[in-house]
Amino acid sequence: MNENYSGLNVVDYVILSTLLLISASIGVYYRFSGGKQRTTKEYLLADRNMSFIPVAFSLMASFMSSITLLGVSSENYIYGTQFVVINLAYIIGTPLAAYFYLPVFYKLQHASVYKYLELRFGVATRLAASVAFVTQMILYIGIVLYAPALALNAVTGLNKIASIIAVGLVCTFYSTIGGMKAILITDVFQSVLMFASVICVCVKGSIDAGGMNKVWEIANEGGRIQFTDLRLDPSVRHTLWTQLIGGIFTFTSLYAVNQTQVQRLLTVNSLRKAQRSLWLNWPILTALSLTTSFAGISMYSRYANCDPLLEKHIRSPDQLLPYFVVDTMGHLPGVAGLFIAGIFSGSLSTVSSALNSLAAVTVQDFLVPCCFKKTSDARLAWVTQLVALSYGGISIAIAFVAEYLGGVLQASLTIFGVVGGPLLALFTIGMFSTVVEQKGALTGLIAGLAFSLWIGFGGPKPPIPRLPLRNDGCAEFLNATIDSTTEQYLSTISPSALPTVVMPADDYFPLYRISYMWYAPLGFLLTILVAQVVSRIVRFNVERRGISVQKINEELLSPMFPQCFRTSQHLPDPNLLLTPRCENYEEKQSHEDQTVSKI
Ligand SMILES: O=C(O)CCCC[C@@H]1SC[C@@H]2NC(=O)N[C@@H]21
Repeated sequence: MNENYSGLNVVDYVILSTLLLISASIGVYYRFSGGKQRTTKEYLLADRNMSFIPVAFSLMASFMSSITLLGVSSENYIYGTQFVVINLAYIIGTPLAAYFYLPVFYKLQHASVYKYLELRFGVATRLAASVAFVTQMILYIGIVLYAPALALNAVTGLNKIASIIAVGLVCTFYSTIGGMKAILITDVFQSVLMFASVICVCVKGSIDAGGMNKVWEIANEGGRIQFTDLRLDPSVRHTLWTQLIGGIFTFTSLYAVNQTQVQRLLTVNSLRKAQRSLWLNWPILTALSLTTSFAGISMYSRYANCDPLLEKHIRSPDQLLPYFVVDTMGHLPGVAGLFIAGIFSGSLSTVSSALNSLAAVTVQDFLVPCCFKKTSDARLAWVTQLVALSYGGISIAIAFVAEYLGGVLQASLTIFGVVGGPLLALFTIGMFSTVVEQKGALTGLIAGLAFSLWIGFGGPKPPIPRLPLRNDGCAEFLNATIDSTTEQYLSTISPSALPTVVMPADDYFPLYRISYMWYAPLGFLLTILVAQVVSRIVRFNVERRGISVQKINEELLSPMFPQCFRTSQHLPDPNLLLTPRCENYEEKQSHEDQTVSKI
């Protein structure tokens, strides 16, 4: 540890306060400009007149948080670069989201994606899916708030409780008062800070190592450079297959059918612009992911012979990035502050987006149907803000109980996979099957969720084999004398948190050995299988009794679902109300103004 580093100083705190102040001010600005957040259309969908560029940034920032910055850098350091291949899956997933799923939601134009499920599979399925989404997002934002607070506290001394409360309160404040417009604009500004903080690490790491080539060379010598592990063994944590196949399911569940992202895509006024946002999201997301991965191997190039985990200077891999910053740049005034601002930005952008989408789902799926059917839109906008505020409080509370996490990256991808796989399956069978009906869909969802929750959170799980770490070069590398301030930070450090094998891998229950990257595909497949089987049984019984089969509105099917697979019985159902086909918001504005309760 840098012996000149004596904790955060005034400049660092000024930089951090500036970030929080600017974010809060953007919220205040949107509170008092435009329509002043008096309608649900403005509050949840930014009046549907956003440009596709901030939406693209926001798509990236909503699911790339401090977890990516801390977790992806340490992933590359500890396990190597195989993880990076997931970004290739994301480019395959982009057209799937843009052309297979998005057109259906775009036609529907409802603030909650789960309205689709009600139209296709009934109210019970809609509610079950909404509950799964709310649970998934609350757990996720708990990690997003807690993880950076823990890592930064251990390394920089930043107060854990203060950072959870500061980030939690500020994003609750600006998302509650400024609505979707404030969230989209702050996301752009916060994305820039996220880039700035990892670029600093890459530049410093490369300069110290003697160039980017040297970083690569050292990482290669340490066995960190690996992109094509072709093993088919499903228990291997990251292979080309887990990253490509698992990555496609993860991306599609997040970007094609997740409320947070679909809601963003509805803030532009045409389907074409929404598709453009999705395409632009990919290079932004990949650039941040690759830069963060390179930051990971840059750190490795510094500690290849003297690892701070082995030396017990830090106790978890997620602390590597802040440790590197403090160690190499801690003496430069403001650098730690700028870095923490980048990490906080990752949390602010994700939590604010999540709060708004949770409010949308809660109001549209639960409160409107039960208690606010006849409420005016202005009042509903007010209720939605109260709900967003409440979720802010809940997320801060969850952050305090998110003690047991494991690696933050794997923890959040596990949550995404376990809930996202079955939810993606539900939308997929809705849009690409004319066979599945209500009972089958609901049973499939419950079975898929139960199965993936079981394999995802059941245990014991075998320890994860990691690449070798070395500390034989510490004598010449580190000053063994730790000054008193540093000692204060290290006093809580326990023995290495890295896993040790407690029993042979084969002795673990086979399903618990499966790589977490397979949870989404497995949950997806099981949901579809159960839904198909149950629906066919139901259908058989119904037809046997001479009752006609329920018809499906063609507008609920994906435009990419080939006509030849649509059976002739499934003709448009005039009883199901959908907004008219429209590419342009203006064309349908008058219609929507009359259907206040739909958004
Ligand atoms: O950052 C988060 O809040 C959650 C983790 C998201 C990880 C995904 S994996 C593909 C993409 N590339 C990254 O580097 N991170 C995201």
